[in-house]
Amino acid sequence: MSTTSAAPKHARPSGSGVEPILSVEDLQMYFPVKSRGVIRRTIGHVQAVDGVSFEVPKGGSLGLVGESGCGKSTTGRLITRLYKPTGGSIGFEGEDIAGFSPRQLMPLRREIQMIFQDPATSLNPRHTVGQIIGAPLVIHKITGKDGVMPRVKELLEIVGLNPEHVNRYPHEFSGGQRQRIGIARALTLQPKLLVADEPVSALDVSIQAQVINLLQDLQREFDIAFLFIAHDLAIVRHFCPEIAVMYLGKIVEVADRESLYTRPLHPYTQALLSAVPDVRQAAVGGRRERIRLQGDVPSPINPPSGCRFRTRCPIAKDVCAKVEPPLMQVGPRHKVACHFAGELGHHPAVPVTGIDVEGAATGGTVVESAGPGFEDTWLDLSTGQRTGA
Ligand SMILES: Nc1ncnc2c1ncn2[C@@H]1O[C@H](COP(=O)(O)OP(=O)(O)OP(=O)(O)O)[C@@H](O)[C@H]1O
Repeated sequence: MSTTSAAPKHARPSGSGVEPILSVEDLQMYFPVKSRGVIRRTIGHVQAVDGVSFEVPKGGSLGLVGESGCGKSTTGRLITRLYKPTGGSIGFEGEDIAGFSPRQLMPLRREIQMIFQDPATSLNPRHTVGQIIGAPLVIHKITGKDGVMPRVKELLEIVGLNPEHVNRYPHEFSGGQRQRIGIARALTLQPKLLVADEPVSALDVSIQAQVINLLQDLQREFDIAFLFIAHDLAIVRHFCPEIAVMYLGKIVEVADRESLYTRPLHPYTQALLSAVPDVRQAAVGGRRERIRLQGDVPSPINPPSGCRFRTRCPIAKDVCAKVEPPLMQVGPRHKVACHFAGELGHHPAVPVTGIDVEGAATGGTVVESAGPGFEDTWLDLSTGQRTGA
C-alpha cells in the first residue's frame, strides 16, 4: 500500500468530451484495527474503500449511492482530503492531490468544500450565523474585516435566508434552514467542487425537495461540480446525470441516469432499484417486483473473496468466489463489475468477463478494468465483441 504521487494513469477527458474536474483512480482507504492492551498492535484493516475509480466532469455531478457502511462517506472525506488515502490518486484539475501535505492543501481547501448530513452537529452552536459563514473568509484572508459582513449577508440571500438574521444562533433555525446555513458556509470561498454527503437525509421529506432545488440552482448559477452522496437511488435521480453504485468499498456499476434506471446490469443495482417506487409504474397501478437480498453486508475487515457481493447475490457461481470481476465498460457511458452482467431475468450462463473459475481465459477476450472515465469503445454484451459509437 502506498500513496501515489505520480499523475493519474488515465489522465484524459472522459468520453463525454467534457474535461473532468476530478479524476479518481484506484483510491484506497484501509483503516488499521488495533489490538486491546498496552501495546496496541495492528491486527487487521477495515477495507473501507478499495480500488475505486471515477470522474466528475467540470460543472457536472456524479451521484455515489450504496447502503450504510459501503464507504461513501470515506470516499467523500478522501476527496476533500480530510483523510489521506492509503493508495491511489485523486486528480483535481489535473494535479494529483492524494499525497499533498497540509501546507499544499491550504489553497485547495478553497476549491473543494463539503456539505455534511447533519446540520445540527456540523454547525458550532456557540457561534452566530455571521461568524460561521464568515470564518472561511477570515481564515483564508479573502477580505478585510469590513468586507466579511456584506459577503455573509449576500450568501444568506443566495441560499434563501433572511440577511437580517446574521446575528442569530443555529438553534434558532429549523433543520432545513440550518442546512442552508451549511450550504452558505460551503459557498463562502466560491468552490469548484462540492462534496455533498447525504445533504438531505436528516431532513423532513417535504423539505428535501426544496434543498435539492436550491443545490440545483446553485450548480447552474455558479457552475459548481458535485459529488452527491446518498444511500438511496431515488434522491440522486433528479440531481445527477451519472450515478455510481458502491458495495463494500467497491464501485459495482456506474452509468448515465437513463441506462442505470432503465437497464441496470448488476444484481445489486437491480435489488436497490427494486426498492425505489417507480413513478411511471405507480401511475398505471403497477409496482416493480421487490428483490430482497439475503443476509447482512459482510465485514469490510474480512470481505468475501472474488466478488464482494457474491455472498448475497442471487446469481453467483463458483467463478465469483475465485476471481474479482473487473469494472468493465459495456456501453457509451455504462460500466459494470459482474461476471454475469445482464438485464434482470436475462443474466448470461457463462462469464461475460471471459474468465473461468480457475482465473484463465475462456476463449474470448479477457476484459480488464476500465480507467476512471469512459472510453470511445466498449464490450457489447450481446455479441461479446468490442464496439464503438
Ligand atoms: N475512522 C475510521 N476508523 C475505522 N473504520 C472506519 C472509520 N471510518 C469509517 N470506518 C468504517 O469504514 C466502513 C465504511 O464507512 P463509511 O462511513 O465510509 O460508509 P458509508 O457508506 O458512508 O456509511 P454511512 O452511510 O453509514 O455513513 C465502515 O465499515 C465503517 O465502520
